[in-house]
Amino acid sequence: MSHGSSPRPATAKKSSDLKGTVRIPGDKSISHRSFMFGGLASGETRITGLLEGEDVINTGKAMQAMGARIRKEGDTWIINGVGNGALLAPEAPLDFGNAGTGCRLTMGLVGVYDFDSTFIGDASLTKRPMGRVLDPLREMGVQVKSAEGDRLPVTLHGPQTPNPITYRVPMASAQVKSAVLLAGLNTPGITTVIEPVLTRDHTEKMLQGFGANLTVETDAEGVRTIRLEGRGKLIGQVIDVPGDPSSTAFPLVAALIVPGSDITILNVLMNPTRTGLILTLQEMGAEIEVMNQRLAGGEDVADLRVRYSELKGVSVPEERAPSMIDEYPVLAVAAAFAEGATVMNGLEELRVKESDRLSAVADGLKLNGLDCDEGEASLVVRGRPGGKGLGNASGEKVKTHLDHRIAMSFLVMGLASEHPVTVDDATMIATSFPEFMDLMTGLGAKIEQAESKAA
Ligand SMILES: O=C(O)C1=C[C@@H](OP(=O)(O)O)[C@@H](O)[C@H](O)C1
Ligand SMILES: C=C(OP(=O)(O)O)C(=O)O
Repeated sequence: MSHGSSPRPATAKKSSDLKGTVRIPGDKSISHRSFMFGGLASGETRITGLLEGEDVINTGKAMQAMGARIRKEGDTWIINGVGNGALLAPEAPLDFGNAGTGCRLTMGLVGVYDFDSTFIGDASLTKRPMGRVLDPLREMGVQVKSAEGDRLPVTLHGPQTPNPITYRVPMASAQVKSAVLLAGLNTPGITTVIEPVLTRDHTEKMLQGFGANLTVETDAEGVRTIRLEGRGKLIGQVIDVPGDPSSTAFPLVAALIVPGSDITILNVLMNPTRTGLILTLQEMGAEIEVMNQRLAGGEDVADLRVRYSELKGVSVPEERAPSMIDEYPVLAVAAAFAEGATVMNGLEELRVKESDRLSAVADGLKLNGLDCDEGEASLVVRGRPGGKGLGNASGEKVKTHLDHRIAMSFLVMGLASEHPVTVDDATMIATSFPEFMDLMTGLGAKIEQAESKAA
């Protein structure tokens, strides 16, 4: 895995028209859950289209360490699960690398078992707050040992009989919602999660697909009440993972800002809890044609035709943030090429991602000649249509802080900037989108990576 390897800078240069058709690799959120729920369910789960990024592979390894059998035949991952309630005690710490999703969801999944489980990760994950998941687990009766500030390493030990709780999620977080629901799977009675703000709903939909007794009620204000009956049977499923809309964002924004571009992106997940970026870009004037809308495995999927567009700045409604939370860094890049200012609010969650994304984006934009204002939970970007003066002729590198999305966003910026844009490390891209370099250069993007140094 790249966490231990040396950093590898990469440089993106002004490119001419991006052209071609690409298929985006599988959605990361659904891929993590496919390994987890397949590993837990009774019988066989077959997965195609799985994202084979480092984050997801670490989740697969964790499930193997707890008794799941996982193998790959041709393009299909085949999992034989342990059966709900029958995870084995992991003999060694579970290493989630760079992945908040893998780590936090698995804390819920296994933390309520009456044995020790220990969680570790890379330098980025070790800085991220785990209290948001540990607090509800404590209420369920789990004993927690953690580093200062509820950081990793964390060791959990569940009670003999966990308490079913009613938990109101205090921040917009699908990971927290999911961790509580997954803990509920091995808890007698009904576990209830109240979600005031809708976040991605993959856990709810997929658990229902695996046979869990889970209901969702939404009141007039949009507050959702999710009830899960614990200790029910889960049964293996056949899953075809649609393309990741968060990965789609990079070629999509690249095509919008590089003059003359016209690309088609196939098989993109269009679940409405994930499409905030597309809506926002359309409001900015982006020509994005949504084609062949269809249902696949219970999810909306479509192909996108994207053409170079003259963008204008907008104010992004704050309530849209959860449906595009991972896309703000690359939206800021689109905004860098728009006429006028783009105003983004409600960004507090960006500060606790793989890096503090709000300051990483603001610092990177300023380094590359753009005027922007970083607030406590807001960002204002004043664009420069045509990219005149953008980039960094002296080759000074954007600091990516072990964050894949910062690396990919600034490489996209370089494709339409007057001067090149260089990032200090592109290795983390492999956590979520290992195909990024080949896919982008295949469309005509000029991106070069430094050779990796022998270890
Ligand atoms: O549940 C998930 O799969 C995810 C939830 C989001 O995190 P939060 O729950 O911290 O917002 C998102 O940023 C992450 O990439 C994936
Ligand atoms: C925030 C992200 O992932 P995670 O929380 O799983 O590390 C991301 O992929 O942008």
